[in-house]
Amino acid sequence: MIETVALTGSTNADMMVRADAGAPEGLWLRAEQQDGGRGRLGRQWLSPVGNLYCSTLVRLRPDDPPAHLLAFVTALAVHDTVLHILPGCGARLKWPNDVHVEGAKLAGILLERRGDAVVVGIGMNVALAPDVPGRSVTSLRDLGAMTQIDAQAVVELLADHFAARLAQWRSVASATLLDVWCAAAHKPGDAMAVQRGPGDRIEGVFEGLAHDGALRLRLSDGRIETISAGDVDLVG
Ligand SMILES: O=C(O)CCCC[C@@H]1SC[C@@H]2NC(=O)N[C@@H]21
Repeated sequence: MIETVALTGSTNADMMVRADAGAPEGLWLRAEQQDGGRGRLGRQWLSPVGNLYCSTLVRLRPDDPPAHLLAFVTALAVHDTVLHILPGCGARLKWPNDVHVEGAKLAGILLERRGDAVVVGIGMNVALAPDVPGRSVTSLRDLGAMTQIDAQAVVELLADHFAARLAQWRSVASATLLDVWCAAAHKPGDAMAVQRGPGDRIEGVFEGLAHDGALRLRLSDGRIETISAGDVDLVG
């Protein structure tokens, strides 16, 4: 079920309230606009009318795979949705869970967990690409999607793709899921810079993922850094 509201602060915050009240897995909430949209690493997510802002809920079961892999599951579902709409657009995943087209960000994902509840929040630029200083940003419309492809149409497709990827997460080995993610992402040997925190930026080349999904970065002296949280810029 997909509920839509005109305006809220953050669909992630709203979904956490629903989760605390016992909402079941599979519920979706979409807002036409957010005035307190939350991004990764404490950033704000600009949320004007026209784009997709939605959250869904996953209830962790005792024998589920590791919950942090839901970041990869969600990225794959968003990637599936984008390719469903624009099959030839060349969308790629960027660690851990951004969706880009030719270096421009198209969608972002924010997971928040409390107990057995994981709130999965997705923002996708459908009709417009907000100005984000220092960032290249694109939208489905910029990439050629027809005007019939509005945020409601996108969330309906996304809910189906997410359900399929969630079932895959529960049924295949984690290594297989990460291989599927890697096939849709930047390639080993790609140059990148990773911002691990304020003033902590390192450069290297992508060396694939560790077994838990952490990023492996080969530095110029040959050492491998394994990074669990950060912001990746593809360089060169
Ligand atoms: O920084 C990122 O890349 C993640 C952005 C996630 C934004 C979405 S919009 C819907 C949901 N509600 C929020 O407040 N954030 C997420």
